[in-house]
Amino acid sequence: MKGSDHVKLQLALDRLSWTECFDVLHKTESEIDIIEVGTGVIKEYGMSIVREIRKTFPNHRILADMKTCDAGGHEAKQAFEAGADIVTVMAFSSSLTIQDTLTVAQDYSGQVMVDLLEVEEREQLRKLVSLNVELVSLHVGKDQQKEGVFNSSLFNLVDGFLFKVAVAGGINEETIGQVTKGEPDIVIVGGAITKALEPLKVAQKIREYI
Ligand SMILES: O=C(CO)[C@H](O)[C@H](O)COP(=O)(O)O
Repeated sequence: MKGSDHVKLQLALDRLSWTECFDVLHKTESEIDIIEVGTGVIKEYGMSIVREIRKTFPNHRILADMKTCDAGGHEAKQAFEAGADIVTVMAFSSSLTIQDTLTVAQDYSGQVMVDLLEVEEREQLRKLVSLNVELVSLHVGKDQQKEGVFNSSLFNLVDGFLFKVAVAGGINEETIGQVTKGEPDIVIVGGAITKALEPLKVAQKIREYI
């Protein structure tokens, strides 16, 4: 795991079996700062896989991509109890859900990443400011990626706000150059690494840019 003063590389484990998750983590752990246990993986294996990743990779930060949109406190507690350091909650959730998630995160000295999937109005970001949200993710969803992956114009949404910003959505070796122009704090990469024949080489190449 790298130090704390650089852009973080978050590896998203999505659409993988239990064994495939651990295989790719063992291959790439030296290049990865944050391990994301993807929503689909969580739906398949629950908190057991978060616990096992915590045990196997004690020095990495773990994000549980809960994509919570209700019962914020309860779901955050589940993930933090299992060993996650960061949980995700959807920006379109009610303020109460986001607030409860933040409160539980504080109890566990954890962090909350608010997922901006499908958010287009800056007004919604002002709501997040009023809730003292610190970390958001600009995210082009899997389905939406059929029409286009992450591009730098998405940074306009958060321009002028003081959030820490993560970026996600089909980022790969070709697009990483323009993604870093927006100076994100966290770059999230899934399929480009996990589905590569040589995941370590791809992770290293992406790391060179960030
Ligand atoms: O949250 C996600 C999907 O909802 C993924 O983690 C994110 O999109 C990164 O994966 P990929 O690089 O394969 O798009």
